[in-house]
Amino acid sequence: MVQTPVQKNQDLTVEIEDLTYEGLGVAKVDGYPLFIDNALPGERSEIHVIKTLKQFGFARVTKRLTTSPDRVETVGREYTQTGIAPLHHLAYPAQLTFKENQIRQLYKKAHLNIEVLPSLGMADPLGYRNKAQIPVREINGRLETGFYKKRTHDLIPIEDFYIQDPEIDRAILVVRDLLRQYHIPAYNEADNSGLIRHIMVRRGYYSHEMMVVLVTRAWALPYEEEIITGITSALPEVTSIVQDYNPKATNVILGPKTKTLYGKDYLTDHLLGSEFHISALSFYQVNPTQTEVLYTRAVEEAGLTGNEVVIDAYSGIGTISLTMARHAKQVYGVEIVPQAVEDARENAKINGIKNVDFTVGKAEEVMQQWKDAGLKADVLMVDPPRKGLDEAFIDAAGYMKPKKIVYVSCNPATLARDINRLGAFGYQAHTTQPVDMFPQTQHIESITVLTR
Ligand SMILES: C[S@@+](CC[C@H](N)C(=O)[O-])C[C@H]1O[C@@H](n2cnc3c(N)ncnc32)[C@H](O)[C@@H]1O
Repeated sequence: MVQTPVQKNQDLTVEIEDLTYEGLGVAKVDGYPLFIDNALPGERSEIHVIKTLKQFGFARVTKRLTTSPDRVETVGREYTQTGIAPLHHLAYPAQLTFKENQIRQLYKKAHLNIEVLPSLGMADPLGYRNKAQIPVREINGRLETGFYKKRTHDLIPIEDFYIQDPEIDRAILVVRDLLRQYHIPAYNEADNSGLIRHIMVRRGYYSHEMMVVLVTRAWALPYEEEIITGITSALPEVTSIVQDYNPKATNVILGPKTKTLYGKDYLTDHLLGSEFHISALSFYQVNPTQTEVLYTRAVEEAGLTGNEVVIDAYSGIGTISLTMARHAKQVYGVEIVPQAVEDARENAKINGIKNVDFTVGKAEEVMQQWKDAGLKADVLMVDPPRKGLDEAFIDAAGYMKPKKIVYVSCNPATLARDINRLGAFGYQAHTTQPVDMFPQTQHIESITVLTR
C-alpha cells in the first residue's frame, strides 16, 4: 500500500490555496495536494478525504468555515458535480482573472515573456450555448437526460443546464418525454445495447432555427413518424431532425453517418452579417455573441488591406475564412471533416464570396503540399482543436514564412508549446488576448499574433 500524508475517510480542517485548471480547490497537507470540489482559494473548510493516490488525493467539503469574497451562491451542486459549470460558484470577474492567470502561469513555465491582456468577457454570462449534447440513459427503469458526474459515466438527471440557451433545454425535455412516451430504450454502455445514446440540439442565435439530432446505436427507430410529429408540433422552431448512427462501444458522441428524418440537412445561422449553413457533423463555435467578438479581433489582428493571401487552417464551415475573404485578395481554407468543407463551399456561394478555396484534409499534410507547391501566404490563421498544431504543420509554416500568424487557441497549454516551437523559426508574440467563449467553465480561448 502507498503511504500518503492523509488517509481515505480522514476528516481535516484545511485552507484552500489555489484552483486547478479544472476549477477544483487545492489544499496541501504536508505538501500533499488534495483536490476539492466547490472550494475557493482563501476559504477554510472542514473536509472529508474520499480518495488518495500516490501524488494527490480528492476530498469533499463537509463544512465551510470561511467564505471567499469571490463566492457566488447561485445554483445547485449538480453543476460542479458534473462539470457543466465548474466555475459557477466563482464571481464572473474572478473567473476572468483566473483564466488570465492560467495563461500567465503556463507562459512562465514555458519561459515565454508575453503580456496577457484583460479578457473580453460577456455582459450576461449565462444561457449562451447554442448547442447541447446530452447523454440519454436509463435510471431506475426510466429514460433520463442529464450529464455525467465528473470522472464517471454515471448520469445525473438535469433539466436546467444553466449555460445553454433555455430554448435548447426545453427542446431536450420535449424529446425526452416523447422517447419515454414511446418506450424507446436508452443506450446502455455496459453491454452496448439500447438505442438512444445522445440528443444533440443546435439553435441559431439570429435565425432561431433549431436542429435536433438523435444519436442512435442502430438505424431502426421505432415510432419514427410519431416522434417527428411530436417534436415539430411542440417545437415550431425545428427546421431539421437528423439521425446520427453510432453503433460502436465508444466515448465519441457522433458517428460518421447521418440521415435527415425531417426538413433540411443543415441549420442556418448568421455571424457578422454572413449566412452559414451548418451540418450536424460540422464544428460551429458554441458562443455566438463572443464568436463575433473573437472573429472581429482576429480580422483586426490580421491587418488585412485587400492584397493579402491568407491561409485559414482548421477552417470548419469557413466562418473565419469568409470573414477574412471580405478583406483579403485570396483565402485558402483546410479542414479535416468533409461535411464541414461541403458546408464551407456552400457558405462561400450563398454569400457571393469567390476568393476562397477549401481543401479537405489534415492541415499538417495539406500545409506541406502547399509549401512544396510554392504557395506563399501573407497571413496564416490557425484555430486548431485542443491538441494544438502538429509538428509537421509548424515545420511547413516555418518554411512558408508568412509575415503573420494569428493563433486562435482553445488550450493555452498547447498554445505555449506551439509558440515556443514557432520561435525556432523566428516567430515572436508580444500579447495574448483572452476572449471568454465559455463562461462558468474552465475553458480558455485566446488570440495571439506572431510575427517574424
Ligand atoms: C476549433 S475548430 C475551428 C473551426 C473554425 N475555425 C471555426 O471557428 O468555426 C477546429 C477545427 O479543426 C478541425 N480539425 C481537427 N483536426 C484537424 C486536422 N488535423 N486538420 C484539419 N482540420 C482539423 C475540426 O474538425 C474543427 O472543424
